Amino acid sequence: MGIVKASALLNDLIEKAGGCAVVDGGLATQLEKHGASINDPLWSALCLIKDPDLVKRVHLEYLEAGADILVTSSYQATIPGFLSRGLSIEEAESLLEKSVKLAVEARDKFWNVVKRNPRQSYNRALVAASIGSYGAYLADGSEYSGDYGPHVSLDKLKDFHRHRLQVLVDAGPDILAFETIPNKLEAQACVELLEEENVQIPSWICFSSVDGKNAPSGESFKDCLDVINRSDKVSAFGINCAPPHFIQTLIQELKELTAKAIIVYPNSGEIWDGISKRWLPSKCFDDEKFEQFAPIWRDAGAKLIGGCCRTTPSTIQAISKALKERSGFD
Ligand SMILES: C[S+](C)CC[C@H](N)C(=O)O
Ligand SMILES: N[C@@H](CCS)C(=O)O
Ligand SMILES: [Zn+2]
Repeated sequence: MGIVKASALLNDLIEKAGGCAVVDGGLATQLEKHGASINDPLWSALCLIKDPDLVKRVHLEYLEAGADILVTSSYQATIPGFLSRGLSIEEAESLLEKSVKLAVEARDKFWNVVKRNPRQSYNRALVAASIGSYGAYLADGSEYSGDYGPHVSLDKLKDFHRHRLQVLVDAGPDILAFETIPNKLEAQACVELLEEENVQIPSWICFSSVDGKNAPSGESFKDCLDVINRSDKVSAFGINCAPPHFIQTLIQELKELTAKAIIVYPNSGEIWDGISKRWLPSKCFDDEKFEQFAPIWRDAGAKLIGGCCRTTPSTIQAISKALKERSGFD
C-alpha cells in the first residue's frame, strides 16, 4: 500500500465520523484510575509488563466512550528503558509488539459486537502506535521543556527512535502517533526516519506547548513545521498534552502554517511536575467544558480531537456526543 492510499485510511475515518474523528483520552490516567501504580521510569509502559489485561480493558473503555482512534500503550515503552530493567532485546521487542496487539484485539473484539447492530453510531476504530518523545524516555519532564542539552544531536535522536519505530510498524498498527514532541530537532528526526525507513502507514506528529504559542523549546511552530510540511509521510500535525485553553488559538495559527489535518488532544489543564512526578492543580477543563469546546475546535479546523493526560472515558464520551450531535449522527 503506497503512502497516498495509506493516508486515505485516515481521511476516510474522518469523513465517516462526520468531518472530525475522536481520538481516545489519557491512557496512563485511566490505568491509574483502575489502581495501576506507574510512578516509575517506564511510567504507563510498566503495565505492559505487569498488567496487560488492564491495558486492553482501558482500550475497550475508550471504544465504548466513542473513540474512533486508540493510541497504544507504547508512549514510554522503549528498548533502552526495558533493557535497563534487565529485560533482553527480544523481550523488549515483544512488549512493543504486545502494545499494538492489545489495542488491535480490543478494537476487533468491540467492532465484532457493535457492527451487528444497525442502529449503532460507532466507526471501526483505527489503532495508532504511540511513539513518545525522547524526553518521555528521559522521565525528567523534558517533553515539556524541549531541553535535551547540547549533546543530543539529530543522529542521536534518530538512533533512539529507529528500532522502536521498526518494531511498532512491523506489529501492524494503522497509524504512527509521535506524541509530545518538544522541539524542532526531534521533529526533524521523526520525519527523516519515516523517509529512511520508508514507512507506508500514515503518521501524526504532535507537539506539547507550555505557553500556548510556541513549542516548549521556544521555537515557533512555523519553524518546526518547515521539515514536516515537506514530507508526505506525515498526514496530521497538532498538539497533545497541552492545556485545553490554548487549543482554539493554536488551531487557528496552525491552520495558517500547514495544509495537513490538524489534530488536538489536550490534557485537562493540570501541570506535570517532572521532579515530584505528580500533576499540579491549575486552570482545568471538566467534561462539560470539553463537550462545549469540541465543536468550537472542530469549527476552527481540527479534524481529529481527543484528550490526553487527566482526561478519561467520560471526557471522550462528552467529546464524541458533542461532535456526533453536531454532525447529524445519533
Ligand atoms: C506525559 S508525562 C506525564 C509522562 C511521564 C514522564 N515522561 C515521566 O516519566 O516523568
Ligand atoms: N498516549 C499517552 C500520552 C501521554 S502524554 C497517554 O495517554 O498516556
Ligand atoms: Zn499527556
